[in-house]
Amino acid sequence: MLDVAVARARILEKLSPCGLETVSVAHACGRVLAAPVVARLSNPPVSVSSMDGYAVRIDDVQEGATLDIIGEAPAGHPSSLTVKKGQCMRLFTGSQIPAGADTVLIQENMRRDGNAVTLLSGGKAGQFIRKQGQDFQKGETLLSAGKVLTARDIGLAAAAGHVWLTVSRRPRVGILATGDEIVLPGDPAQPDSIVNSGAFMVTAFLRSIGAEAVLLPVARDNVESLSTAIAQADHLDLLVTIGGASVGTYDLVREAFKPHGLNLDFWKIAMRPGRPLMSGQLGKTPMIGLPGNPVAAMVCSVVFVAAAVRTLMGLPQGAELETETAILGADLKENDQRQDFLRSTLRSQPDGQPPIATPFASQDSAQMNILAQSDALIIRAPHAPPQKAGTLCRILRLP
Ligand SMILES: Nc1nc2c(c(=O)[nH]1)N[C@H]1C(S)=C(S)[C@@H](COP(=O)(O)OP(=O)(O)OC[C@H]3O[C@@H](n4cnc5c(N)ncnc54)[C@H](O)[C@@H]3O)O[C@H]1N2
Ligand code: MOO
Repeated sequence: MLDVAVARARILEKLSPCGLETVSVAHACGRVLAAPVVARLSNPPVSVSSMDGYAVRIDDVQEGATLDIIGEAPAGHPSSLTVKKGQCMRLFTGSQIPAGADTVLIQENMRRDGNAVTLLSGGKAGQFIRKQGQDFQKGETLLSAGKVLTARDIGLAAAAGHVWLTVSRRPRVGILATGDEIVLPGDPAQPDSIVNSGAFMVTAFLRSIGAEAVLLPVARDNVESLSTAIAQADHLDLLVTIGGASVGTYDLVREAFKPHGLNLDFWKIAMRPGRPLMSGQLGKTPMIGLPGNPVAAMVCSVVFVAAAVRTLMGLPQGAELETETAILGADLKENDQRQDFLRSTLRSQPDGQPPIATPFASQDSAQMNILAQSDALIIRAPHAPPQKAGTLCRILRLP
């Protein structure tokens, strides 16, 4: 059975980013930037006042001095007049600083009398002026390719004059659940029906990380139904199946996909939950076959499918998982040959100490309630010796 990191590397090495598209800046949040954002203008484009008040010359600033008001320049309405000795101009927050002026005095420190103001205090040269280009200059590179865009980045790109951004295309991922017992939530159910929680969960998760994830119709446990379902794969960047991966008589995914060009790279890995994981190519489309047990399907999605989706989005991923240190909250027995991913709660601790990770007593891979209550997976190496509560362990936080 394949090691988890080797399986991850084998999945990732066959994938390449699925292309670029141009989207409006308003719709680019969460997308992966594919070309640098270079400022098309400076911010602020001209020097502006940061307060409501008067533009003055510092040489005239002296408590008790009186200055003539030569005009008013609201924001967006610059004045062509020049402020000369003994003069000032009425300004507001965001107003362009008129020629001749080098300082702004706030109106609270002045007394207006018709067309003149008396200064009630002094001031510092250059105060309350936002200099041209103080935030950024035209031509400056503001955002680098490969960045996942935040709402703040959208604001920055918009401020820099960008209407459109080039981003990685969202990978189209089809999620195909299989099984005669599988029904949709709310469907008329037989006593032994199982609701398609696996596909709903995996679809929701992959959407949350940026994929265009599509829930495909459920395929039944026969070669005809599975073969029909495969027709969808042509339009996908990645096909994810759920169930039918194991060794039972009705676990038919491999058999049904073979005549349609399935090139299986591996099947079965040393992982719990997730042993019957499959990876390969269906014609030109990469395929990952998840185990039917929904907890195993989700854990494998977190460990493998998310990395595949991110690679398709142009975010390079390594073979190793990004884990954290935690303190074990319960004794653990010796592990067998499969790398274990134990559903656990996390309790944070004061003073920067690692959180305490306590595994649930039941680790059955069909228990959705425990999965939903879990904060993280404790990762145990194959053949790890028994481990005592209070010692350090590695965890992977659950999304
Ligand atoms: N003799 C062996 N039996 C099993 C082995 C094995 O190595 N030898 N492996 C076990 C492991 S580990 C897993 S995991 C499961 C995976 O089997 P399949 O991928 O073939 O999955 P199914 O048999 O189709 O279903 C398993 C289980 O999960 C339920 N299921 C399936 N799809 C969904 C879904 N979309 N949403 C919710 N639940 C789903 C299904 O009803 C079954 O109860 O095999 C073990 N057996
Ligand atoms: O993947 Mo299975 O759920 O290991 O039990």
